[in-house]
Amino acid sequence: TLTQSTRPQRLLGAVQKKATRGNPRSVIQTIDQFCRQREWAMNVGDEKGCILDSVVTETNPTTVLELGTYCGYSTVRIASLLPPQARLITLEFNPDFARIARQVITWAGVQDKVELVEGASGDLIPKMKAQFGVNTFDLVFLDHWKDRYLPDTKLMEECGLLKKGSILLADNVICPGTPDYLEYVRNSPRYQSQYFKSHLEYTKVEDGLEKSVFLG
Ligand SMILES: Nc1ncnc2c1ncn2[C@@H]1O[C@H](Cn2cc(CNC(=O)c3cc([N+](=O)[O-])cc(O)c3O)nn2)[C@@H](O)[C@H]1O
Ligand SMILES: [Mg+2]
Repeated sequence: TLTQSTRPQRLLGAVQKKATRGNPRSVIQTIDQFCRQREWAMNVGDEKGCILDSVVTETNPTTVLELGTYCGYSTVRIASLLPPQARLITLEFNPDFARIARQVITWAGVQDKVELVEGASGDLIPKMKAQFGVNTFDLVFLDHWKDRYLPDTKLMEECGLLKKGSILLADNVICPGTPDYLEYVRNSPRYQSQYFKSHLEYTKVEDGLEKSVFLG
C-alpha cells in the first residue's frame, strides 16, 4: 500500500528539491514559501523569525538551548547567525520530527553548530551540565508544548543553567498562549521582560515573542 507522507516529510521534500545545499537562508525561504503556498506548519515563521534574528544577533550567544525542534526551521535560523565556536543544543521529543529536522539541519549546512537531542525537555534539562558539558545558557528559545514553558524555566533556574544576563525568548505567548509563563516572567523580580508584538506564523492572527532577561 502507498504510505501517506506526513507534513514534515513533504516540507523536507520541498527543501531537498528547491533549497540550495549549504545555504541556510535558502532553506528558510523554501520552508516559508512552502508554508505560505502549500501547507501551514508551526515554524516560528518569517515575521517572528526576524525578531528572533535580532535577539540572537544582539545577544551574540556562545551556548544556546532550543526547546522544541520540530522540523528545524528556527534551529537553522539561529545556527546560521552563531559565531564559529558557538553551539546550539535543541531538544525534540518526537523521533519522527527529529529525523526530519536532522536532514533539514544538514541540508542547510549548520550541523556542526547544532546538537539535536531526542527526549523530553523535563528529563534532559537536568542532564545538561553533567552529560552535555554545559555551564550556563546565554540564550534559550522556548517553542515546545506551551504548558512546559513555566516548569522548564523553573527547572533551568534550579539546575543553575541561567546566569545574570541570560535571555529567554518565548514563542506563542499570545497564540496558542502561555498565560502561566507570562505571568511568572512579567511579575518575578528575577526577570526583566519585554513583549514583541507580531503575528502567528503565516497568518494575520496576533501573536508575539516575550524576551525575558534573567537578573540572577
Ligand atoms: N517537552 C518537550 N520536550 C521536547 N520536545 C517537545 C516537548 N514538547 C513538545 N515538543 C516537541 O516540539 C515539537 C513541535 N511542537 C511544538 C508544540 C507546541 N507548539 C505548538 O503547539 C504551536 C502551535 C501553534 N499553533 O497551533 O498555531 C503555533 C506555534 O508556533 C506552536 O509552536 N507541540 N509540538 C514537536 O515535535 C514536539 O514533539
Ligand atoms: Mg511556536
